[in-house]
Amino acid sequence: MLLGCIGDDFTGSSDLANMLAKGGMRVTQYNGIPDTPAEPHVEAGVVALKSRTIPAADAVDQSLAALRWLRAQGCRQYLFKYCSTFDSTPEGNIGPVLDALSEALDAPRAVVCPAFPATGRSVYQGHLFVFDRLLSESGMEAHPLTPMTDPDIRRWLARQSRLPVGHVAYGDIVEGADAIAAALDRETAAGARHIVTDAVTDGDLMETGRALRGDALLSGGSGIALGLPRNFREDGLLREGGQDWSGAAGTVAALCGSCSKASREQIAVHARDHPAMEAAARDILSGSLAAEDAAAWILDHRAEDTVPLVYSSADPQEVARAQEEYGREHTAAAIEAFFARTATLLAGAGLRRLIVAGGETSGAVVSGLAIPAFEIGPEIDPGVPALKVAGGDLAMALKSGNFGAPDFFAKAARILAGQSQGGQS
Ligand SMILES: Nc1ncnc2c1ncn2[C@@H]1O[C@H](COP(=O)(O)OP(=O)(O)OP(=O)(O)O)[C@@H](O)[C@H]1O
Ligand SMILES: O=C(O)[C@@H](O)C(=O)CO
Repeated sequence: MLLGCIGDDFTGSSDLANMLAKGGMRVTQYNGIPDTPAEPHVEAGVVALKSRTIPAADAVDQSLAALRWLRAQGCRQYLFKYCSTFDSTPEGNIGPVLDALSEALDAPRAVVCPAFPATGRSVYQGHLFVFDRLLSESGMEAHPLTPMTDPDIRRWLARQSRLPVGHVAYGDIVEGADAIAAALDRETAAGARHIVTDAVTDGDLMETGRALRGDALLSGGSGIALGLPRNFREDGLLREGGQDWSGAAGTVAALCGSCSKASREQIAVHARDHPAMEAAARDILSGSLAAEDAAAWILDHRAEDTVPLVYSSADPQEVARAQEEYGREHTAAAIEAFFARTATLLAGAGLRRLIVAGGETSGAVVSGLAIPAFEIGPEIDPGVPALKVAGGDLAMALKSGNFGAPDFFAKAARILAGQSQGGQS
């Protein structure tokens, strides 16, 4: 294994796996830390954790354990993947995990770059934008678990980290790899250990990737991985040829626990042509709607060209009301458990394709299904690949809240079946 990655959630890990697979690396996503060695063909291994919103000390322990396994696979470089919207609380996990990984690897520095231009995330003068809005005005300020109220990544990270934070601004980035390398060295010499790097375009990320060739530890959204396959290829380390992947036809379902803007639009678009059932938070929490009901409803609505969708997704006011009444963590845990159990029941009933929206929701579903690893298939939309359970016959898509085109659910169903984008579901 050449590149060892640690992802702080399952959808984000599949986003990174997608980026590396598109770059020509043979990638496997491990859901949790494997207890056996990686298969010899794996060039990039992504260990997916569900650590984004857990207490920082636990996130550090899990990330260090993932690092130990990756080091045992002989990796040359390590990447910590978090969200392209830097999802974390001020006392959150990115800083402590980055501190711990830097110290464990004795890394003189780690870049911090959440930019992912294909999905509108750019970093300019240390500030994170989602398309033309600052992060804190993008809708992320109302996220149910990690409200992002400060767009200055340097300031947000400094609140979480024990180590000094530096910055390489766009003026250096735009000059290309040599200038970026020089600026990183300058910041490192000035004592910075975590260095936020600006990036607006894929070209910026390719150049940054080139400048990071010799760095032991990198961190960011999946965009920071854009230039890495080329480094390994130029060093003659990749076995070219891509990975084998085949889709799965048969029963399909979509589950959405994401309250993000994009998911809400996708639900509305999907409901025009497909059966869609709302699983309201109050019904789940009061016990009046059980996973058994949702699974039965999906199975009742099986039909050709149909992708039944069960969703819990509400606007920020409704989310706030549910959290006030039942508590933030209890609400999230109950809804996630509901989707995990629904997926388990469906899998028992012969489900072949499963589309899940929402990072936390996906983590709960994948854990509930006890899926050890995924093979990576074609891209559905930027940041979302088709996945196949390693050694199994279930095809899945794990969609981050704000990713995907408006017709994502139907499109994903087609691609998971191995069809081209224009075919029927
Ligand atoms: N109606 C609701 N009220 C309160 N919380 C809800 C409601 N519906 C869903 N949730 C919870 O909100 C959280 C949404 O997080 P999740 O990570 O699944 O989606 P997301 O934040 O849109 O995705 P991502 O993390 O990929 O950006 C989950 O814990 C889910 O259980
Ligand atoms: O980076 C992103 O935006 C995604 O891969 C993700 O992590 C959202 O959960």
